Amino acid sequence: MAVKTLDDLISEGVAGRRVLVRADLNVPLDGDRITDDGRVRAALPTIERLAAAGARVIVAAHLGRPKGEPDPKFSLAPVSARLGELLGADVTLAADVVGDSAKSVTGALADGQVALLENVRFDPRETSKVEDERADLARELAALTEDSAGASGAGGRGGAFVSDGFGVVHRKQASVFDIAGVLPAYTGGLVLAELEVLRKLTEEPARPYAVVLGGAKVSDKLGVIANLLTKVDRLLIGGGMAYTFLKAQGYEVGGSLLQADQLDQVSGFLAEAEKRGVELVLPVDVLAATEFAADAPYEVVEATAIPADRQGLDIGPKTRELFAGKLADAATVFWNGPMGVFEFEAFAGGTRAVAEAIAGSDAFSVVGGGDSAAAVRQLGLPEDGFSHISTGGGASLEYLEGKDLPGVSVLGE
Ligand SMILES: Nc1ncnc2c1ncn2[C@@H]1O[C@H](COP(=O)(O)OP(=O)(O)O)[C@@H](O)[C@H]1O
Ligand SMILES: O=C(OP(=O)(O)O)[C@H](O)COP(=O)(O)O
Repeated sequence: MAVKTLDDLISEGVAGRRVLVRADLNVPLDGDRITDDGRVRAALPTIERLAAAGARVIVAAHLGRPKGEPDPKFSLAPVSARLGELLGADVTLAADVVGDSAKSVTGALADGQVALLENVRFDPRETSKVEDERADLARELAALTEDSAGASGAGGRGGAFVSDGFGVVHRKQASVFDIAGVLPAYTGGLVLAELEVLRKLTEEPARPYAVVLGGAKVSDKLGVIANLLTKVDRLLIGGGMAYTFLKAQGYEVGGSLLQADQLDQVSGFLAEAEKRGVELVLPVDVLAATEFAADAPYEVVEATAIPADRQGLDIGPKTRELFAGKLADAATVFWNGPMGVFEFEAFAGGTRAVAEAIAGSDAFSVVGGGDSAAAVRQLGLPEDGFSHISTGGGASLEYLEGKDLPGVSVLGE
């Protein structure tokens, strides 16, 4: 199947058509304040091109992981406001995903206008494992693109779907995957650009090739390690990811993040790394805090001696040096996941040290992930220190692993 792109859609003509764009607008928030708008900015070019060509643009996106029902904490209201500011145009936020509000807001769009649906994950069908349930939601989303005469997408002048949410293409979800079976589907510019850069990491990467993993989505991302061990020379593990490794080695990790059900799997990774001669580098010291708080008292302790009443919130000074040394002469680096709770100044040092080491190396370097990219910008690090800053963490990792990305393969990419 030939892959159709946003360029093809624009050439077909979009004036007056309702086009559904799946974007990844999952930005970090402090209350209702966006702390990094990188993903909103990354979504702009596609939305702007469609609007300029006269499309009636309907944006679908998620925020966080609500439990399949409306939850004001996860409303896209701050994102809608920021999107409007950056576009220099009003962006109406529907109060629901496919309900009365979505129908009326999208029905009222004029050519060149943009509307945002409320968090798609407020509808439990978005993330359902039951295909029929997802397909139901996909059909209802597609119906929002029909014109008043009821024209469907199939005739070419009806609705269309543009997949541009790179950070979420690894999810088999209704607005990412199933929708492409219902509407004529096109690959957006962001997804194309991200894949092009990541392809370079899979085609004979220059060596030594180092991958740095951290962050908090531990169970999601542990899954990629088995495969990465067949591809990389060095695997550096920090952030919330490290404690499951330390525990698997038999050490106490106190109240640190822990994936207790994956200890056997992680022990297997340790053995496999040794067998393959991959350097698997773990923290040797951590900042152990009394609680998860910005002003929590903490002390530097050996990673093998975390007190039971403490939790590791950052890698320690010896680890920062160790990791920097492993990155200094790397020729290719991929980094996903902060080394600590960088949102709290006291625990941002490990993330800063790793970012500086990568930026200071001559490696072809890619940093991926909503929070990792946010950290690079928030810590005031020069963005040009990296070859590429990707909007997707899990999506990039699964691509590097060689895994099928449902939101990409469904487009024929
Ligand atoms: N030791 C730790 N304990 C708890 N949370 C951590 C720790 N280290 C990093 N984090 C958290 O991980 C989050 C980012 O994780 P993740 O979503 O996996 O990364 P990304 O969005 O870059 O893919 C950040 O909010 C950070 O505070
Ligand atoms: O933030 C995201 O992924 P990332 O943290 O791996 O970069 C995406 O928006 C996907 O979100 P999800 O991991 O809740 O499906």
